[in-house]
Amino acid sequence: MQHTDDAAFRIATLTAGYAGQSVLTEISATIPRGRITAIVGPNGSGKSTLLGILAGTVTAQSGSVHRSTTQKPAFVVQHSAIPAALPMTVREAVAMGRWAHRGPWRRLTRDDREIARACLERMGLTDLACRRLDTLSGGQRQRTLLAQALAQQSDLVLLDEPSTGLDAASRAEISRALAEISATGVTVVQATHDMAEAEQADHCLLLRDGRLEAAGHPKEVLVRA
Ligand SMILES: Nc1ncnc2c1ncn2[C@@H]1O[C@H](COP(=O)(O)OP(=O)(O)OP(=O)(O)O)[C@@H](O)[C@H]1O
Repeated sequence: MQHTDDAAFRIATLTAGYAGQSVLTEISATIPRGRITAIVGPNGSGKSTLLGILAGTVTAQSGSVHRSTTQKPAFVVQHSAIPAALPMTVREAVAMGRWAHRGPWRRLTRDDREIARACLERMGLTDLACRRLDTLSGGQRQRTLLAQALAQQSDLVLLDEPSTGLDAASRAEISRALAEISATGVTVVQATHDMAEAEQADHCLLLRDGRLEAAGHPKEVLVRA
């Protein structure tokens, strides 16, 4: 049965890329369910592309990807990818997480609003709820994106470099939040350049030039990074 599988993903000889050009080459890897996995590697090694495969936004050219999580993944893109002047409040941005369940044109229910409120609180954003995104610090914006992902209540959360550009205090907050999410049984996968963050993960994949160079416990993998 699917939900007894201890792997969230089983990837076998995956080759993938863009417009006929391969970025990932013959990757075989397992991503554990209900744990935190860090994807590390130099710039351009294919971390975001692999996240795209897990999110379903990039398609395999060959090989296979088997996913045992059942819900639409919550994907936290790099916060620098969010337009700075988006005319939206923190509360509205977090409530958008419920669109995965309602669609953007349907009214949110009382339950949706309560879930969004709880996620704001969980990420320490209640006092900032009425602030526009373009008035936030990088750390506050990243917490907002994470709260939006939490509001989706997915069993799979994917994050592209959530700590990049943040100070030590904000990085620690994001790290604590990911540990909390994972403790509730959610599978968390993050691409990261932050070796301290990767060390905290349960599992680690090291990419180099689109190939999987090492996989396993961060202590064993990161010495090769
Ligand atoms: N949408 C795209 N179309 C075409 N090529 C792309 C696209 N996205 C990424 N690439 C290319 O794929 C390769 C791997 O990029 P990817 O973003 O997956 O690496 P990364 O390890 O996440 O890099 P970084 O650490 O710089 O974010 C790069 O050569 C990049 O130029």
